[in-house]
Amino acid sequence: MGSSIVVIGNFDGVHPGHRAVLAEARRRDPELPLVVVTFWPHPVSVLRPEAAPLLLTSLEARIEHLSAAGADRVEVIDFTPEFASWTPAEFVERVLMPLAPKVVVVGENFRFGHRAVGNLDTLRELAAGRFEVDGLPLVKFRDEDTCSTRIREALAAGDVEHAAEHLGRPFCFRGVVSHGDRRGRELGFPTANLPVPANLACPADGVYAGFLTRRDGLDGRGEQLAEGAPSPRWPAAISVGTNPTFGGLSRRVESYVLDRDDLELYDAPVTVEFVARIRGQVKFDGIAGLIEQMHTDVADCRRLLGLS
Ligand SMILES: Cc1cc2nc3c(=O)[nH]c(=O)nc-3n(C[C@H](O)[C@H](O)[C@H](O)COP(=O)(O)O)c2cc1C
Ligand SMILES: Nc1ncnc2c1ncn2[C@@H]1O[C@H](COP(=O)(O)OP(=O)(O)O)[C@@H](O)[C@H]1O
Repeated sequence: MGSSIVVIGNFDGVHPGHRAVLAEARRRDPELPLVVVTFWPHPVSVLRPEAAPLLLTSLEARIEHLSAAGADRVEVIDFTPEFASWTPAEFVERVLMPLAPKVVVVGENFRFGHRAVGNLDTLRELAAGRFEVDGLPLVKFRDEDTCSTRIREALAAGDVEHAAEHLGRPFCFRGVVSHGDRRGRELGFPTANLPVPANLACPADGVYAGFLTRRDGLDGRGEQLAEGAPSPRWPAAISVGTNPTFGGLSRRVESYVLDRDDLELYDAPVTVEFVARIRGQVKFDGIAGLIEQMHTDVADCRRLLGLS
């Protein structure tokens, strides 16, 4: 009985461990729709704001990654203090039963309900005769139980290569291109600027090699792409920081697309992919030093991306 397979979790980053849970759930029944129940905002940011983790992706990106990992549907629970006060029984009746699950798949350390009093045994008791419960052993990655924390640590250290190993793909930062100080063009390196929201993880301040992808179906000049054409993805030198040379205050991700000065990217939704770290941020005495360094960065970037 039952008409869905349900998995529950935060799934921040949708890393290989998370993807393994979805794959296992899919194996339990290849025919039934696979429904992912996830929480937004992150429960810790509601219950203990001072300990809130910097999130590896936005909700939109989480849903896309979950779909790519096999989810047929993603149910986003609005994690409010009121929701957090529900008992384990209320959680089962109000969240799970409406999904008519045949099997609910969770990690063996799953906790739920008010003050996290419910565990796998509680879920099995509440499920009795109605649905099955699968508690999966935590997927290990290089002997570590979970890697969301490791990924955050690697990003905070600027080690985007290590973050990519744990994520199973390069770390990506999404945003909408905003207006900056219009200085980039004068320096010879126009940059597409993305503000860094306070709740999102981002690599440490520094300069990186990577790629910029435009995601709105338009090309670099704002023209509609041909039907079925892939989104444009350009090699880029990326600066993360506050532009200390100019005494900037707001932290931004700025991407200079190599060898282009014709792009029109304002207000475009883009994804910045971090492939390799080049160096830390430097406060230069004048713009001549910065420009000279940017030329070196671009050469390093080409080498790191295998373009020279
Ligand atoms: C490859 C690259 C390296 C950069 N390195 C530094 C740096 O070391 N120090 C700094 O203050 N700004 C650095 N920047 C940021 C520039 O200061 C910034 O892009 C420029 O001021 C343009 O800002 P705007 O986009 O607001 O016009 C770098 C930018 C790029 C693209
Ligand atoms: N090679 C390029 N890389 C990134 N943006 C470019 C490039 N060429 C042109 N642009 C455009 O120029 C803008 C950045 O120019 P810039 O002088 O740095 O202005 P701002 O300070 O407003 O970011 C980008 O938002 C984009 O629309």
